[in-house]
Amino acid sequence: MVATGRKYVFDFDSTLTRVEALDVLAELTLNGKSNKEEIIKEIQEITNLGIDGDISFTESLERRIKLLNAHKDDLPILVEELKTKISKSIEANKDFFRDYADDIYVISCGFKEFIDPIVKEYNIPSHRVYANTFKFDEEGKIVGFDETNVLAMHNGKIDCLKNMNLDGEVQVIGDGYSDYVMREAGIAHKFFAYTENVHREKAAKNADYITPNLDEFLFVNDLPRKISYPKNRIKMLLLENVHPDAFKSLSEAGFSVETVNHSLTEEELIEKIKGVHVLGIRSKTQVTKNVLEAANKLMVVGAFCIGTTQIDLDACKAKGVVVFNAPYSNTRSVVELAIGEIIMLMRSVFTRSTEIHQGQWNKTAANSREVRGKNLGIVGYGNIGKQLSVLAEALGMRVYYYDVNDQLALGNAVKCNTLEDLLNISDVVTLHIDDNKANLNFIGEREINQMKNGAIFINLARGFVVDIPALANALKSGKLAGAAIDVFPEEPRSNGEFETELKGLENVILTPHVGGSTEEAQANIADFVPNKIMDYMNTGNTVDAVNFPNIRLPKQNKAHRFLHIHKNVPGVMAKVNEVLARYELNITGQYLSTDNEVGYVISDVNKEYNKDVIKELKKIENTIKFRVLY
Ligand SMILES: NC(=O)c1ccc[n+]([C@@H]2O[C@H](COP(=O)([O-])OP(=O)(O)OC[C@H]3O[C@@H](n4cnc5c(N)ncnc54)[C@H](O)[C@@H]3O)[C@@H](O)[C@H]2O)c1
Ligand SMILES: O=C(O)[C@H](O)COP(=O)(O)O
Repeated sequence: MVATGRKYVFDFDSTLTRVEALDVLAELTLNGKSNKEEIIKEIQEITNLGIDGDISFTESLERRIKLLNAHKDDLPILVEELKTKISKSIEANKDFFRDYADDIYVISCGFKEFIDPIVKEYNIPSHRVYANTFKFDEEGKIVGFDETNVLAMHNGKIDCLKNMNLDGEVQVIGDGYSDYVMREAGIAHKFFAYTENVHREKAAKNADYITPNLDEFLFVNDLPRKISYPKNRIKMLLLENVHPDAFKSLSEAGFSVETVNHSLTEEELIEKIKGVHVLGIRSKTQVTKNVLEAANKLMVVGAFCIGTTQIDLDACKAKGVVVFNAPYSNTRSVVELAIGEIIMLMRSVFTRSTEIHQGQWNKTAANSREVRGKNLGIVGYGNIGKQLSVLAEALGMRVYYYDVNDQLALGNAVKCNTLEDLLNISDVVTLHIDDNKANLNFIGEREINQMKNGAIFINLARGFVVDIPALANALKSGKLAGAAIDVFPEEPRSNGEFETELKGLENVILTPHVGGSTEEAQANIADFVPNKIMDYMNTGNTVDAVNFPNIRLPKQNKAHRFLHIHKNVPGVMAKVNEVLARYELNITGQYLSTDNEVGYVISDVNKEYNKDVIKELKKIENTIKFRVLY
């Protein structure tokens, strides 16, 4: 047992549990009744009126009990149900309730009949639970409550706490205004508005502190806790209209997430990045050295797309910032668009369609060809190129590919040894090379001249890889019969006006970088990237990081985890272990992974430790970042 000289007074409903117990009881007793929903709604409204102090609590209780129509036999079922509805961070910090048991009380306007058995499992004995009690009739029906109990009266918590005569500083933790009144009356010293389950404005507005979970409460009181740094203190900034599922999963996991629906300029981002721990972007936002210099807290950049050249990966690494992307989540979407465009261009569909839009009927087979038996040249035979290869073959196309790296041919695809070979032979050339800056103007006048006369050209990769004036000339001269361009050398940061030399050219499909913009792809990305981010934040794992040594260590239950990122120079690891040994920490698991520039070591240690060890580990020469996880 640890003495702090403080007393902690917890509310029960919507604080220790995620729910209001009488609402749950109503669900049980009204099951099967035709007017169930209406009555539950009415009970909830009455509950809220009572909690916010808008009607007297006695009145709220009387009205709800009448509507409930409950029986003694419903209570054990209610208790079992409530046991599954303990607030997440309360459950995670059960040790706090064990270690500080003598200082913890419950004051609730709920009922001892269901509170006692729940909180007993959290080491709070019945004599430290102050709550109402039911009255039953001879058949066991709940017909009322003990009206003499102060907690059945309006603002009864004030008198209850007064009568308890507690020594030392009294801290009240609860979700409602009826908890705050103890502080207002001057009997409690601090009121923490507990918002993990419900945010009640009236309570929050008056609170000394708003605590979104128990981790935060334990953190501000410097009490032992399950996680060293509460998640709500970790700020995440998601730019560029990242799919809302990402916001949902990250905020439900307890992080503080802000979203912006467009990309930011370097100056704007420099301003906004301060204090941000996790930045989420798509292909537009440039994460430059200057941005990183201003990023005083940054730990992770999540690219909610495939490309990562918009991020200075080396500067991130030097700063210990881990970068994740979504390498496969939108692959299929790009491939489907490519297939669609190949067919549309081969049939001159956009030209015919435009004519009709302009009021002209022009039925003709000229410049309209099947794709079956035609040669498709795929440049860049990576994830997208390969999948396109399979689908195009299924349509009866003959597939040729060219890649700077050795790539296994799928199906009957034929490898070309040079780009020129591929360009010479293809009826359709489609680009799927990566966003490496070395690919600037990869397709220019020379390469276009190497293509067949009347060939079709598609770029769904990156805008800067194609010389646009050369492409425009080739389309105007008829060297190329058509093109589909989804990506441009300069793309606007948000939706609005846009100009390109390709505007108005016949049989040219222009799309605003939407190759990966399908609902499915965006939802997949919003699942994949947040999981990577959370895994790193919660366990230190860097599997699939694009710029960092990859480590995966299983989560330890009875251990503390230290994460140490350092410059990869000789001797750092020895120093880390020397410090751990000097402080007599027993290492239960350790994993080091390095690349040329950085070393990343995760150490699990299994006992309470002297906090000075952290200072020493941070002081080790060549340390880039250090973090304690739990
Ligand atoms: N339009 C969109 O919305 C959209 C969506 C997703 C991906 N993309 C872009 O598509 C491209 C391909 O994506 P991926 O997932 O297939 O990438 P990937 O890394 O799996 O494949 C790229 C392939 O290109 C090859 N390559 C690179 N430079 C080359 C060169 N100069 N000559 C020949 N081969 C070269 C690489 O060796 C690799 O095999 C990327 O640029 C990506 O950013 C665009
Ligand atoms: O790199 C990518 O995945 C694509 O270019 C798509 O980028 P976006 O998410 O910005 O549309």
